Amino acid sequence: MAMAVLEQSAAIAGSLRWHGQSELLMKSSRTGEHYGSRLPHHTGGVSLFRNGSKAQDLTGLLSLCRRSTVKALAAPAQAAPVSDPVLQEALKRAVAKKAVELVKPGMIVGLGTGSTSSMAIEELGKLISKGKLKDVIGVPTSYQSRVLARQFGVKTVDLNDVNHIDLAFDGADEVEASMNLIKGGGAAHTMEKVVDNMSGKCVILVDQTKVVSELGLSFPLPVEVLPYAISPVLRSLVALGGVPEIRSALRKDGPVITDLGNMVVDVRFPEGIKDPAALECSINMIPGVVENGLFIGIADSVLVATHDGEEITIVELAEFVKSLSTASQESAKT
Ligand SMILES: O=C(CO)[C@H](O)[C@H](O)COP(=O)(O)O
Repeated sequence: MAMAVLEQSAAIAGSLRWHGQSELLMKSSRTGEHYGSRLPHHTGGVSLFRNGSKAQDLTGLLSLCRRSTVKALAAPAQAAPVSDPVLQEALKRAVAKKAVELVKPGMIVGLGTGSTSSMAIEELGKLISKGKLKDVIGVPTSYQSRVLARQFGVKTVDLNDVNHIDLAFDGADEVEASMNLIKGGGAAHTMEKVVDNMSGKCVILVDQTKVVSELGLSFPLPVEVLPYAISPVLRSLVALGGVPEIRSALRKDGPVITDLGNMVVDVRFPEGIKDPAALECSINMIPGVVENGLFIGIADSVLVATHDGEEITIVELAEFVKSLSTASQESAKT
């Protein structure tokens, strides 16, 4: 156990550097400089792990927290990446247009965050301004979606002013075959999870690059953390087998601060996330964690924008996964 912990500590060297046993540094994405705070010796990372007891506690939690969840489907073959940003934008636009077809007059609609959701908010605004949709009210999941809704003429209310949400549309960073997701690339996953979870129907909008065979192999898991508790939370994330990195702002020195005033830690799981439901629960049990970006059993539908050359089509995830496995079987035969 001690060896494993030391290896983990070594693995986080770089973006999150442990100096000896007690110094925690962050790296600025803008300047590449390291900065941060010295942890008192008694709270240094190693003391938490030295006898492995904390790690064992957390492992125990994993089994306690296991809940009934969507069973993992057979892993699909991976979709080809879309390297052309213009094509990727066209895919996002196409799936956004498709999503707003689901909105009916009088609906209360959850407005996700991110570039795909932004396009959907814009498309929703177009339908409203053309008079094709009446009495639609949006519930934003971030400052971004609130501002865009106002800009495109979608009326909004606060979450606490509604007792239900009919439909929510949202993007995702990774989607696997059983519709479990990683979200939080835009640091809005806490509010998104509340809104998506309470909606009668949660529709996730992705382009084909987001569909993966296993969560966490390429996209780190975002975790929103109370700034007060950042050091103990980092140590607990390491104990869970993660490689955490505090997210730095791009056009501001220092960490990203979420719309709720917290920090975001991106956690890599080098072997992937084998049991997303258990991990979601274990991470949320760490005191100081506000919410993590694993969305388990929340999506009711995932619309995938895919392309064959210039032609773009929107299909349900199950159909897309099936087409991937058929394609991979055929290429295996040849
Ligand atoms: O979870 C999110 C924001 O917190 C986004 O939905 C996710 O990052 C996908 O974004 P995009 O549509 O820009 O690819």
